[in-house]
Amino acid sequence: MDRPNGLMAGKRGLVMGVANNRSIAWGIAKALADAGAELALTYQGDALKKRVAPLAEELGAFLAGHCDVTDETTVDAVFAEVESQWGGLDFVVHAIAFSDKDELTGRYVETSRENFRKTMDVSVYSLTSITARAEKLMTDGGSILTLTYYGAEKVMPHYNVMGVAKAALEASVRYLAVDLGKQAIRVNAISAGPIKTLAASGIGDFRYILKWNEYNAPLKRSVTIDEVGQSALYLLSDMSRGVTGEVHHVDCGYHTVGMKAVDAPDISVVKDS
Ligand SMILES: NC(=O)c1ccc[n+]([C@@H]2O[C@H](COP(=O)([O-])OP(=O)(O)OC[C@H]3O[C@@H](n4cnc5c(N)ncnc54)[C@H](O)[C@@H]3O)[C@@H](O)[C@H]2O)c1
Repeated sequence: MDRPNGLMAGKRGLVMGVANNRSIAWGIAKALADAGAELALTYQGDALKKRVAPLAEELGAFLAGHCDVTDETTVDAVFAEVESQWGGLDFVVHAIAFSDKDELTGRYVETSRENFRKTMDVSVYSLTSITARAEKLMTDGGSILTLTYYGAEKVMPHYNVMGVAKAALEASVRYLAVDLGKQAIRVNAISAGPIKTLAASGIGDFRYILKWNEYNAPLKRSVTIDEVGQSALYLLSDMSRGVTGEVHHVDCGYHTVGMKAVDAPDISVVKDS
């Protein structure tokens, strides 16, 4: 594959959260590989391995194994594999979240204890558990990046417990940035605008949310996984070496807007087909 700018030449990193070629993690992995990084990818279970293996091959990446973040033995195995292949690590992408889709609709107040725990475990604690392992391999500094959403800051329809989880994730970014700063390990987040992915399809009325963003974001469109990938490249490379604890919005500017644009049409909920 062509390596146009070599910004990441000599850097090795683990990308966690590719499910298919629509995943945000895939957009990030492509941008990193294009910039000359060596990559390792994880997958969640055999069903996704079938999709992730050819994608890894496309980028010349190796598969670091199955990872279910609720099973710490799988997380340990992935980091052991990375250590045995590379001996060290320069960056990690954490693009992992989960909540029961039955609770990503209707009222937040009806969130069950079980799904609250599961959502927090998979979508929030996993960043801390992965960072703790990455720290040991980042002997020469490093950069860790996670993915969040504006629903952490403002109430979004149906985002519910995932919004609460993303708020906790963004707070984790700040605490981890302080813990790891002395070792020149940086921890940041990209707050991406809505993108149609497997995870997003679980959110109620997602097409409506996407349309609303397209009509009302300053750039009058929604963001792509390739654009998130380019911004991730900045945060994972030495270009951002003075940046940590940051939540960077890559959302076509939607977070700056206070109300519906006067020229945006009034739209009603469009049901997913
Ligand atoms: N799509 C959007 O609109 C959007 C916007 C902002 C932020 N995000 C965030 O981006 C990240 C990536 O999501 P995506 O939209 O690319 O969807 P996706 O479905 O492509 O990726 C989600 C990934 O999470 C992984 N995952 C879920 N539970 C896991 C577990 N227990 N152990 C290990 N991995 C697990 C899945 O295997 C999958 O690879 C998520 O954190 C999501 O919240 C998405």
